[in-house]
Amino acid sequence: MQNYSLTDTYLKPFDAGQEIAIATKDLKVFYGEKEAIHGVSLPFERYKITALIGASGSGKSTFLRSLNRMNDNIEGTKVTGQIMYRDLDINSNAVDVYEMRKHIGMVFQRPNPFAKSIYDNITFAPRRFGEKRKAVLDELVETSLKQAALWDQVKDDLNQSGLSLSGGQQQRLCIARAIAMKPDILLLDEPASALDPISTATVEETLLRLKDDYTIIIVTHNMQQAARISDYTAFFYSGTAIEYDETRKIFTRPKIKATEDYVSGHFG
Ligand SMILES: Nc1ncnc2c1ncn2[C@@H]1O[C@H](COP(=O)(O)OP(=O)(O)OP(=O)(O)O)[C@@H](O)[C@H]1O
Repeated sequence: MQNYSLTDTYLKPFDAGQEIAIATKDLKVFYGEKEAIHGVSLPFERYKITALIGASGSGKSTFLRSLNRMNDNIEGTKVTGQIMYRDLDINSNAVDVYEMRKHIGMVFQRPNPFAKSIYDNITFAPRRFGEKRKAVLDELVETSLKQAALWDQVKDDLNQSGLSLSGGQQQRLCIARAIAMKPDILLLDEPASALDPISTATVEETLLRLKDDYTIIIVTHNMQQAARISDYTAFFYSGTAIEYDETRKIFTRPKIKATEDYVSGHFG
């Protein structure tokens, strides 16, 4: 495989008028001695979908997981630099990570509903954070399932186990569970990679509708998916964000050779 320069980069500058939901500044992630992310500075515009693309091992998931401090759970991992969210550096030790994750939710690659009813999957976290009123919880279940485009299929039996749903429905349940906490930002790590094409299409439609209310950052290996649903794309190469631009530019006239080769299928 050809080696590309890590200094030959293009990161689209944002205008003063664009609202940034979250931004990293010189973010580095270390697994033990190994530096896996080399000082990435990226802003993410509010109410847009940004896709993170790049070959296996380029650091997309590591970067994504850092955004709501999921790497804290991996022993020996150190994250330096800043993650600015509402004028607060959420990478600081002073931040209450559980509170922060109410604002920045995550959906993983494999659908992972709890072995509980659909209703309990969605109300689990809100109840843990103290919400006990049945009417409020009922309303939350209905709106979250509607936003995740699952309500019509499950409304007649909310007591059935989340595990009894199809893979695509389970993933939409996980999205509903994440949005029940009313986060600002939704992080998704290859949410459709374990799904068939029809379920993938419904998840994509769901995400497109959700961006009216949420800022979405999604890791995907699927170039068509990135092109279909994202407004911006960041191309990762060897732990660095090499190019970051509007998706249509990344896919039609990227500025960097490594990006061009990757999106045209010449490497990775
Ligand atoms: N828990 C870990 N411990 C040690 N090294 C890790 C760990 N997780 C990831 N890495 C390393 O960090 C680098 C980036 O990995 P990461 O999983 O973020 O890449 P990726 O682009 O998301 O890959 P993929 O597309 O295969 O999921 C790789 O070299 C990987 O081996």
